[in-house]
Amino acid sequence: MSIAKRVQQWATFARQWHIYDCTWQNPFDSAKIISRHLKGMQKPIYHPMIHKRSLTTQQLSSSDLLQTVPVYCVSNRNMGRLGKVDPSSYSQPELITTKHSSLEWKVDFDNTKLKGSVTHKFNVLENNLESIILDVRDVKILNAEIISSGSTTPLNHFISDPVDDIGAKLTLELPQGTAKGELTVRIDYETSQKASGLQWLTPEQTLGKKHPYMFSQCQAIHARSIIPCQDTPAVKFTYTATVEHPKDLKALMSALIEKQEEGRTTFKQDVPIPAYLLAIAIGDLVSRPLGPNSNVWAEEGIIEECAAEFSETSLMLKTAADICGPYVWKQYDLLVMPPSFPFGGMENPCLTFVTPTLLAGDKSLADVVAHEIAHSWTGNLVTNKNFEHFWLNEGFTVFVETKIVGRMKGDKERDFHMLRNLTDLQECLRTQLKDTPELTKLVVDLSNCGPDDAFSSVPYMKGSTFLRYIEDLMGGPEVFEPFLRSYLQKYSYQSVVTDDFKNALYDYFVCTDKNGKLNEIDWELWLSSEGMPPIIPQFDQTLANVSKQLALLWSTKTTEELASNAEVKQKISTHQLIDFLGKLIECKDIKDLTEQKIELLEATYNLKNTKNAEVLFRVMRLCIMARLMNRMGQIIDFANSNFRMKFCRPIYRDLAQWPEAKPIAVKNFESVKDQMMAVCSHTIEKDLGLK
Ligand SMILES: CC/C=C\C/C=C\C[C@@H](O)/C=C/C=C/C=C\[C@@H](O)CCCC(=O)O
Ligand SMILES: [Zn+2]
Repeated sequence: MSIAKRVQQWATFARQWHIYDCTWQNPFDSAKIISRHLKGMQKPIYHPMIHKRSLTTQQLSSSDLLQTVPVYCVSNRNMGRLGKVDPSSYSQPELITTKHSSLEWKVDFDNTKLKGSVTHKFNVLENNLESIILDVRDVKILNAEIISSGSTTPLNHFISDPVDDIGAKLTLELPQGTAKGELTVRIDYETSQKASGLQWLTPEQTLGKKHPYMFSQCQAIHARSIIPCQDTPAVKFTYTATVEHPKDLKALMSALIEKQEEGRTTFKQDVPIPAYLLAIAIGDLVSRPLGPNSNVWAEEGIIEECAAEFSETSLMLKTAADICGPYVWKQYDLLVMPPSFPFGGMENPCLTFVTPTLLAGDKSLADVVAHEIAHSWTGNLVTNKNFEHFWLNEGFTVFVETKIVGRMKGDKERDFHMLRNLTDLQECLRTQLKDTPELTKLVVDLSNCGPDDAFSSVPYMKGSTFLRYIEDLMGGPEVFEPFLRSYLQKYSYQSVVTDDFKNALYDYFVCTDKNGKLNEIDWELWLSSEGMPPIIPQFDQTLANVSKQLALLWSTKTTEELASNAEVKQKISTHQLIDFLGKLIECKDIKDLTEQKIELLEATYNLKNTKNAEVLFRVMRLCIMARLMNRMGQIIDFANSNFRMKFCRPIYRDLAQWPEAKPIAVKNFESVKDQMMAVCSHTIEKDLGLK
């Protein structure tokens, strides 16, 4: 059969079957790719995002006739789903896995780029693998080659058209007859100035104003903008890195420091990690000790404040190890980030990143550190295989975090922690997720949705509530914690899906479950129903009753009545204040919500000069609810004071619902969006209805 005829046949076949691939640089490759993906496929898969594209003459050099063959291309995410591993990654962990990556980077602050190479040591799982597929986003590939016994073989490579939320696919064509087993590939490349996983700050944007700063945030799928890699948590690898950077600056990574020379630092991470846990930060940083294997890092101007705020870190670490088992990462450091860091904390191994918005002055927000410490087991050792099962990372982590709180502050505080979480979940369902109920399920479908767009408090709060329900059902912490340790041990260094947890639970309890408690768990209900958790466990209500009562008073009484009410003046804790304000925001109808009432609220609870970002955030939302245009300056100042998405997204969403304020919010956003990380500006654009 002629070349042209074969290709034409494939193109027709592909169209009939709705199988499309952006990387049809060469029709023969497409034929091979299709044939591989068709293996074992039962029914055609249809993807609605079809773009029509004509192949260029250059791409079709093998036959003139092919110029007339129209090719429809879409992302190959459906093909990814064929492997049933990860809908957010092009890589094929069922065919090849990364074992170790060796990074060589030059940090170019002038051009805001990382330049250098990555050498991946792969394990090829089947003979005659035709190509290696890696995830990339905006990276420029300069060269790719196989390294074998000291000699190199260049690799033909090409990058597909990018798809908005998952980036592009890098194909490295392997020589014919590539055998299974170890394979080393070096890729020379550089990142783009718009790498979504990096943020570059000018000296003026830092606290010290003298030196630039750069940091990364790879979760969920931004590692691909920093390294061509298998950017899926289904794959775990160790890494080493050599980083060349300005000699006045300190470089830190999610790894142990091996060697520090002038302007050159080497790192080693011996525990296998998924790509989303790769992290780097470079800036004018200093440290203070927090314990025997723990330091806090920050810019000089806030370092003492940070050391005081996070002084309980060592105790939290010890408490977490009592609950979960030995700590394997050797070091636990904290890095207090610039205010543009988009999350409360990120569990980068050996070096948790935390937002400076935790610096409340009274340690009241340090439970985020307990959360990040808990990730050292739940998430970092036992990892969700893809982000559809993100609750296995976050639900377990909140569950352990509340246990740490319980051991350190008592069971009443532990249960109040859970109840506060439920207040926040209620808010999230009412606002952020109101139009996407499918994202309120515990296990979500990410085949047509980027993880950043699916992110919410559901996996955290619903997931931890589910675990607490199971713990209570099975007989409480005495019975459940030994199971938790056995689950963590069993799946350490591995990646899991929900069925792995379910199987582990049944295996562990099957012999002792005389009363058939396991059968009471309605898995379908918990995993696939929408909205609030279907069952709320019996939490101790002592501390929550106070905030509930205050919310009732402030929502139903007039300002005048409240001014003379003794009950509103009772002393409450910072957590009760936060919960009370959160509950007040959730009240449908707040009576007499005026400037006077808000001023009375501020005076009663001394809110005017609060340093606590959680408190200020809620007061700002009340000002928006009260439509106080004269507070707009303060609201915008708060929105610009940090770009932690937990705070700035709801503020922008609220402002978008207030017709007079929306143009002000949009104008402000346009003026500051370049100072935000891509994940933050991208989601706020959607919140404001600009996308
Ligand atoms: C069901 C959701 C599916 C996937 C989402 C996974 C990742 C999304 C991405 O946007 C990254 C999230 C990173 C989170 C890091 C830390 C959080 O624990 C912070 C929580 C919010 C805060 O406190 O600021
Ligand atoms: Zn977390």
